[in-house]
Amino acid sequence: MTNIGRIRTVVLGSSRVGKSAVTVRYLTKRYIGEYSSNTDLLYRHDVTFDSVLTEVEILDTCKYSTTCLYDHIRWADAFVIVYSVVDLSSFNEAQYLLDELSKHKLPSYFATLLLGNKRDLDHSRLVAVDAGQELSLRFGCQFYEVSAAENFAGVSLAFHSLLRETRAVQLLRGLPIRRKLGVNSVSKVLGTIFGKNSSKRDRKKRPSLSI
Ligand SMILES: Nc1nc2c(ncn2[C@@H]2O[C@H](COP(=O)(O)OP(=O)(O)OP(=O)(O)O)[C@@H](O)[C@H]2O)c(=O)[nH]1
Repeated sequence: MTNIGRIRTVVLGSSRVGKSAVTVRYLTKRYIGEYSSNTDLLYRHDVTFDSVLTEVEILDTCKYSTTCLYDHIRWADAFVIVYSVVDLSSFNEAQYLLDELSKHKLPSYFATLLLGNKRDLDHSRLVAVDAGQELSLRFGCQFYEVSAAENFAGVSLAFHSLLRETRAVQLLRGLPIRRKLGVNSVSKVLGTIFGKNSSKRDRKKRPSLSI
Protein backbone atom coordinates (compact mmCIF):
# COMPACT_ATOMS: atom_id res chain seq x y z
CA MET A 1 0.00 0.00 0.00
CA THR A 2 1.29 3.48 -0.88
CA ASN A 3 1.31 6.27 1.64
CA ILE A 4 0.88 9.48 -0.32
CA GLY A 5 1.03 11.83 2.61
CA ARG A 6 -1.23 14.14 4.45
CA ILE A 7 -4.47 16.01 3.95
CA ARG A 8 -5.21 18.95 6.24
CA THR A 9 -8.84 19.91 6.60
CA VAL A 10 -10.44 22.83 8.44
CA VAL A 11 -14.08 22.71 9.58
CA LEU A 12 -15.66 26.17 9.70
CA GLY A 13 -19.12 27.61 10.28
CA SER A 14 -21.36 29.51 12.66
CA SER A 15 -21.70 28.60 16.28
CA ARG A 16 -23.83 25.51 17.14
CA VAL A 17 -24.34 24.27 13.59
CA GLY A 18 -22.80 20.91 14.45
CA LYS A 19 -19.15 21.29 13.42
CA SER A 20 -18.01 19.02 16.26
CA ALA A 21 -20.92 16.64 15.74
CA VAL A 22 -20.09 16.03 12.05
CA THR A 23 -16.33 15.80 12.74
CA VAL A 24 -16.71 13.27 15.55
CA ARG A 25 -19.37 11.36 13.61
CA TYR A 26 -16.95 10.99 10.69
CA LEU A 27 -13.99 10.02 12.87
CA THR A 28 -15.70 7.67 15.35
CA LYS A 29 -19.04 6.79 13.69
CA ARG A 30 -20.65 7.97 16.92
CA TYR A 31 -22.96 10.85 17.64
CA ILE A 32 -22.22 12.72 20.81
CA GLY A 33 -24.94 15.23 21.61
CA GLU A 34 -23.03 17.84 23.59
CA TYR A 35 -19.46 19.01 23.27
CA SER A 36 -17.98 21.50 25.66
CA SER A 37 -14.89 22.91 24.02
CA ASN A 38 -13.78 26.51 23.83
CA THR A 39 -10.71 25.77 21.75
CA ASP A 40 -10.02 24.52 18.26
CA LEU A 41 -9.37 20.77 18.28
CA LEU A 42 -6.99 18.97 15.94
CA TYR A 43 -7.71 15.34 15.14
CA ARG A 44 -5.38 12.99 13.29
CA HIS A 45 -6.28 9.68 11.75
CA ASP A 46 -5.26 7.41 8.92
CA VAL A 47 -7.73 6.71 6.15
CA THR A 48 -7.47 4.05 3.50
CA PHE A 49 -9.61 4.59 0.49
CA ASP A 50 -9.04 3.35 -3.04
CA SER A 51 -6.20 1.29 -1.47
CA VAL A 52 -4.25 4.42 -0.60
CA LEU A 53 -3.22 5.23 2.96
CA THR A 54 -3.51 8.89 3.85
CA GLU A 55 -2.99 10.73 7.10
CA VAL A 56 -5.91 13.09 7.60
CA GLU A 57 -5.76 16.03 9.98
CA ILE A 58 -9.05 17.71 10.81
CA LEU A 59 -9.17 21.02 12.65
CA ASP A 60 -12.55 21.46 14.33
CA THR A 61 -12.78 25.19 14.96
CA CYS A 62 -14.92 26.78 17.65
CA LYS A 63 -14.71 30.33 16.46
CA TYR A 64 -12.91 32.24 13.77
CA SER A 65 -11.89 35.67 12.73
CA THR A 66 -10.61 37.01 9.43
CA THR A 67 -7.05 36.72 10.74
CA CYS A 68 -7.64 33.10 11.69
CA LEU A 69 -9.13 32.46 8.28
CA TYR A 70 -5.90 33.59 6.62
CA ASP A 71 -3.94 31.23 8.90
CA HIS A 72 -6.31 28.42 7.99
CA ILE A 73 -5.89 29.13 4.28
CA ARG A 74 -2.11 28.88 4.64
CA TRP A 75 -2.41 25.61 6.56
CA ALA A 76 -5.25 23.73 4.89
CA ASP A 77 -5.64 21.58 1.79
CA ALA A 78 -9.41 21.38 2.18
CA PHE A 79 -12.30 23.16 3.89
CA VAL A 80 -15.65 21.98 5.23
CA ILE A 81 -18.14 24.82 5.61
CA VAL A 82 -21.01 23.75 7.85
CA TYR A 83 -24.40 25.40 8.24
CA SER A 84 -27.60 24.24 9.85
CA VAL A 85 -30.70 23.83 7.66
CA VAL A 86 -32.77 25.27 10.53
CA ASP A 87 -30.63 28.39 10.93
CA LEU A 88 -30.77 30.94 8.12
CA SER A 89 -28.04 33.15 9.57
CA SER A 90 -25.66 30.17 9.57
CA PHE A 91 -26.37 29.76 5.84
CA ASN A 92 -25.56 33.45 5.28
CA GLU A 93 -22.37 32.95 7.26
CA ALA A 94 -21.48 29.96 5.06
CA GLN A 95 -21.96 32.17 2.02
CA TYR A 96 -19.66 34.79 3.52
CA LEU A 97 -17.00 32.17 4.26
CA LEU A 98 -17.17 30.72 0.75
CA ASP A 99 -16.81 34.20 -0.63
CA GLU A 100 -13.75 34.89 1.52
CA LEU A 101 -12.18 31.56 0.59
CA SER A 102 -12.80 32.12 -3.11
CA LYS A 103 -10.70 35.29 -2.97
CA HIS A 104 -7.71 33.16 -1.98
CA LYS A 105 -8.19 30.16 -4.26
CA LEU A 106 -5.46 31.37 -6.58
CA PRO A 107 -2.56 30.66 -6.57
CA SER A 108 -3.28 28.08 -3.87
CA TYR A 109 -6.13 25.67 -4.56
CA PHE A 110 -8.09 23.88 -1.89
CA ALA A 111 -11.09 21.61 -2.18
CA THR A 112 -14.23 22.85 -0.44
CA LEU A 113 -17.30 21.06 0.85
CA LEU A 114 -20.52 22.87 1.76
CA LEU A 115 -22.32 20.80 4.38
CA GLY A 116 -25.93 21.47 5.38
CA ASN A 117 -26.35 19.73 8.75
CA LYS A 118 -29.42 18.81 10.88
CA ARG A 119 -31.53 17.58 7.99
CA ASP A 120 -33.41 15.43 10.51
CA LEU A 121 -35.12 18.67 11.62
CA ASP A 122 -36.91 18.96 8.28
CA HIS A 123 -40.14 20.17 9.91
CA SER A 124 -38.30 23.34 11.08
CA ARG A 125 -36.21 23.78 7.94
CA LEU A 126 -35.41 27.38 6.96
CA VAL A 127 -32.85 26.68 4.22
CA ALA A 128 -34.12 24.82 1.15
CA VAL A 129 -31.99 22.08 -0.42
CA ASP A 130 -32.04 24.11 -3.65
CA ALA A 131 -30.47 27.09 -1.89
CA GLY A 132 -27.55 24.92 -0.78
CA GLN A 133 -27.17 23.46 -4.27
CA GLU A 134 -27.23 26.89 -5.90
CA LEU A 135 -24.64 28.22 -3.49
CA SER A 136 -22.33 25.30 -4.15
CA LEU A 137 -22.72 25.78 -7.91
CA ARG A 138 -21.86 29.46 -7.55
CA PHE A 139 -18.63 28.70 -5.72
CA GLY A 140 -17.77 25.47 -7.52
CA CYS A 141 -17.67 23.39 -4.38
CA GLN A 142 -19.14 20.07 -3.33
CA PHE A 143 -22.47 19.99 -1.51
CA TYR A 144 -24.15 17.50 0.80
CA GLU A 145 -26.99 17.68 3.27
CA VAL A 146 -26.49 15.42 6.29
CA SER A 147 -27.67 14.68 9.78
CA ALA A 148 -24.86 14.03 12.19
CA ALA A 149 -27.52 13.02 14.70
CA GLU A 150 -29.19 10.42 12.52
CA ASN A 151 -26.55 8.59 10.56
CA PHE A 152 -22.92 8.03 9.79
CA ALA A 153 -23.21 7.13 6.09
CA GLY A 154 -24.07 10.60 4.76
CA VAL A 155 -21.34 12.31 6.78
CA SER A 156 -18.80 9.68 5.75
CA LEU A 157 -19.74 9.98 2.08
CA ALA A 158 -19.37 13.76 2.18
CA PHE A 159 -15.94 13.69 3.86
CA HIS A 160 -14.63 10.94 1.59
CA SER A 161 -15.74 12.82 -1.46
CA LEU A 162 -13.85 15.89 -0.26
CA LEU A 163 -10.74 13.85 0.56
CA ARG A 164 -10.79 12.21 -2.87
CA GLU A 165 -10.90 15.58 -4.59
CA THR A 166 -8.09 16.86 -2.37
CA ARG A 167 -5.94 13.85 -3.13
CA ALA A 168 -6.56 14.25 -6.86
CA VAL A 169 -5.41 17.88 -6.63
CA GLN A 170 -2.28 16.83 -4.73
CA LEU A 171 -1.49 14.20 -7.36
CA LEU A 172 -1.91 16.75 -10.15
CA ARG A 173 0.40 19.17 -8.34
CA GLY A 174 3.06 16.45 -8.36
CA LEU A 175 3.01 16.33 -12.16
CA PRO A 176 5.35 18.57 -14.19
CA ILE A 177 3.55 21.76 -15.18
CA ARG A 178 2.79 21.89 -18.89
CA ARG A 179 4.06 25.13 -20.35
CA LYS A 180 1.78 26.94 -22.71
CA LEU A 181 3.47 27.33 -26.08
CA GLY A 182 3.35 30.75 -27.74
CA VAL A 183 3.50 31.21 -31.53
CA ASN A 184 7.30 31.58 -31.43
CA SER A 185 7.71 28.46 -29.35
CA VAL A 186 5.46 26.53 -31.73
CA SER A 187 7.56 27.55 -34.74
CA LYS A 188 10.73 26.59 -32.83
CA VAL A 189 9.25 23.19 -32.07
CA LEU A 190 8.26 22.74 -35.73
CA GLY A 191 11.74 23.87 -36.76
CA THR A 192 13.27 21.26 -34.53
CA ILE A 193 11.00 18.56 -35.89
CA PHE A 194 11.54 19.39 -39.58
CA GLY A 195 14.98 21.01 -39.62
CA LYS A 196 15.40 24.77 -40.20
CA ASN A 197 17.68 24.63 -43.24
CA SER A 198 15.97 22.03 -45.32
CA SER A 199 15.24 22.78 -48.98
CA LYS A 200 11.87 23.61 -50.55
CA ARG A 201 11.94 20.20 -52.19
CA ASP A 202 12.29 18.53 -48.77
CA ARG A 203 9.54 20.71 -47.40
CA LYS A 204 7.09 19.45 -50.01
CA LYS A 205 7.65 15.94 -48.71
CA ARG A 206 6.69 16.88 -45.15
CA PRO A 207 3.45 15.62 -43.78
CA SER A 208 0.94 18.33 -42.92
CA LEU A 209 0.58 19.11 -39.25
CA SER A 210 -2.43 20.77 -37.74
CA ILE A 211 -2.34 22.20 -34.20
N1 LIG B 1 -31.09 17.63 15.56
C1 LIG B 1 -29.77 17.69 15.35
N2 LIG B 1 -28.98 18.29 16.25
C2 LIG B 1 -27.64 18.33 16.02
C3 LIG B 1 -27.07 17.76 14.85
N3 LIG B 1 -25.74 17.97 14.88
C4 LIG B 1 -25.49 18.65 16.03
N4 LIG B 1 -26.63 18.86 16.71
C5 LIG B 1 -26.78 19.56 17.99
O1 LIG B 1 -26.45 20.92 17.78
C6 LIG B 1 -25.76 21.44 18.93
C7 LIG B 1 -24.43 22.01 18.53
O2 LIG B 1 -23.58 20.97 18.07
P1 LIG B 1 -22.01 21.12 18.03
O3 LIG B 1 -21.45 19.96 17.33
O4 LIG B 1 -21.48 21.40 19.41
O5 LIG B 1 -21.91 22.43 17.16
P2 LIG B 1 -20.59 23.32 16.87
O6 LIG B 1 -20.82 23.98 15.57
O7 LIG B 1 -19.37 22.49 17.02
O8 LIG B 1 -20.71 24.34 18.07
P3 LIG B 1 -19.59 25.43 18.55
O9 LIG B 1 -18.26 24.75 18.59
O10 LIG B 1 -20.10 25.82 19.90
O11 LIG B 1 -19.66 26.54 17.58
C8 LIG B 1 -25.65 20.28 19.94
O12 LIG B 1 -26.71 20.39 20.86
C9 LIG B 1 -25.81 19.05 19.06
O13 LIG B 1 -26.38 17.97 19.76
C10 LIG B 1 -27.95 17.11 13.91
O14 LIG B 1 -27.56 16.58 12.87
N5 LIG B 1 -29.29 17.13 14.22
